[in-house]
Amino acid sequence: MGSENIKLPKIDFSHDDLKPDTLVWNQVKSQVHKALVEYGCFEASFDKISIHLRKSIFEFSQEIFDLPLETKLRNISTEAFHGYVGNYHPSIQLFESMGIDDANIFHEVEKFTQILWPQGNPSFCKTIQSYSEQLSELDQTIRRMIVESLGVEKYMDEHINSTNYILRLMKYNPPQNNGTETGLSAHTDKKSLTILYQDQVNGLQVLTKDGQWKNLDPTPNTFTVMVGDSLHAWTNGRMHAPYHRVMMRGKEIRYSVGLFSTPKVGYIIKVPEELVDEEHPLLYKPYNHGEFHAFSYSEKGMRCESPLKAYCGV
Ligand SMILES: O=C(O)CCC(=O)C(=O)O
Ligand SMILES: [Fe+2]
Repeated sequence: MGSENIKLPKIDFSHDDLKPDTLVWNQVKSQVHKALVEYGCFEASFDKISIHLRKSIFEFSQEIFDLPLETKLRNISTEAFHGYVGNYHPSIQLFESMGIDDANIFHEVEKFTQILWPQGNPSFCKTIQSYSEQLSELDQTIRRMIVESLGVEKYMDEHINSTNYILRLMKYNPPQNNGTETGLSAHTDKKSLTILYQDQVNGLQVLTKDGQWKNLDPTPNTFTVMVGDSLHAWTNGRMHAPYHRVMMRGKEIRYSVGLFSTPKVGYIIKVPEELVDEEHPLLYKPYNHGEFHAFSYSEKGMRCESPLKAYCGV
């Protein structure tokens, strides 16, 4: 399994004056556009999230995954990969994840906290909500830059107002033997934008446009930003949604956390007419995101190389 490393473009979002219509904004915007067309992902530095908050997230991840299985199973969701997903399942040997819906909204996180800790856990609640809210600012900055760079900023409000945030805490156990084992199999993310943060253990790989699996080795303290299917579809294919997977080796547990901006239930994804022309024929028919999500995790959807193309490709 001799995959090579890849160094993704590193983009700095930490300037105090990163505001629309400034020189620095336009420079960062063109870096974002270039990286997402070419790789569908990049490294982001975003210092607004304190080191303390970053550390707390992983401490709470440990605390959550150390809870008894029957407690973790109380977090149920009707949507695939949203509630608790556990390594008690033989097809997912190493992977465990806990999804928190509307993680940027305090009372929603309170409800979630109540499920796991009926006696309460205020510092958990605060940590999850602050992390999600602060990182959602980065998500919105990037999505604003994307619509601007495509000349369709008039859709910005609709674009932002039609999404929710989900935070997913993830844990990968090391393989039992000395080799390499799949932690999470190859997939594209189904939502709009994903912002990943990992502890110091690597494992994430991306498939480049020329078909090679590459190991990511993110610069410490940076976030990995990735385009999902719904943003790829909405941009009529201009933004690339890369396949990625997690391969585990070595002896250490890996923790990661993902903030996903996701279209709201029932939202119809429709390519803006400005993004369709002779050079860019329509790639995807309008579709209901929730129905596509359900399809992509159905038995039929799981067998498709590209569930998105199978579901609504023109
Ligand atoms: O753990 C990671 O770094 C990647 C997780 C992932 O791909 C996902 O949650 O969709
Ligand atoms: Fe993913």
